[in-house]
Amino acid sequence: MTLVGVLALQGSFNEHIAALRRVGVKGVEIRKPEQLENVGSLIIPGGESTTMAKLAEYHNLFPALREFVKMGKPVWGTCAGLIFLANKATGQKTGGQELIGGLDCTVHRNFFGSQIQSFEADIAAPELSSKEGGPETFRGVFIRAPAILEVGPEVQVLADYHVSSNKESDSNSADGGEEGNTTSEKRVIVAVRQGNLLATAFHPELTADTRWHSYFLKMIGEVGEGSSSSVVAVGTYSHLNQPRIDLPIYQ
Ligand SMILES: NC(=O)CC[C@H](N)C(=O)O
Repeated sequence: MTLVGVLALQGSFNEHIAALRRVGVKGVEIRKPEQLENVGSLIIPGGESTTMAKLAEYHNLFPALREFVKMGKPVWGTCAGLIFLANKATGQKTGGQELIGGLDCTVHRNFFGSQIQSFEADIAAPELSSKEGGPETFRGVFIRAPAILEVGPEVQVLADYHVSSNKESDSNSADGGEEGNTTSEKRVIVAVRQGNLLATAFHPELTADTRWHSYFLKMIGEVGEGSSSSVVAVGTYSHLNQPRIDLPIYQ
């Protein structure tokens, strides 16, 4: 059976392990550098990125995590995990936080604001639905969510989100930057792929829709080093046309 590592320092690692189980794959909790040798791919879950960074530092995980990314092993960062993978992050707490890096993008750590600005939205992701089937949109769960402001030439944008103009002016003032344009239309990026790296600003693991997990498993099959190429997403998506199951999903 294919093993996918799930960084289990803090945050929604149990929910990712449950989602992997739903697509027939075993998630392995990773807390120590040497445990990374047992897996060919890794999910870095959402959580509190500064706390996660401090715990990763305490367990001396950063050198091994950077090596894992550099070796071309598939890594998927969700929310705080996206921040970890970014080469550059803005909106950080005073003193900043250590990043793994590797993803050629600039991410705003709390672009959409604090916990009370958390939201859900139906997001279009043509690449996801063309690869995994199911509806053209997926339900994005954004919790104190980051957003990607800039990407490099190798980064493929998989999904973006239209920001209402007042949100943009808030995020600029939060940045201490110039006043936001209250009239301009703006879209921020919320899902990207760069070779062996996948990053999403939302939490698929908190929904019943396993297509992002299946998409990542296909990536493992395509690029994963030392991972089984027979990884195939299983199951159908007929249940997606059912009434949406209320969150949270802990199965
Ligand atoms: N749901 C999340 O992972 C939120 C992450 C949050 N923006 C942080 O940096 O801590």
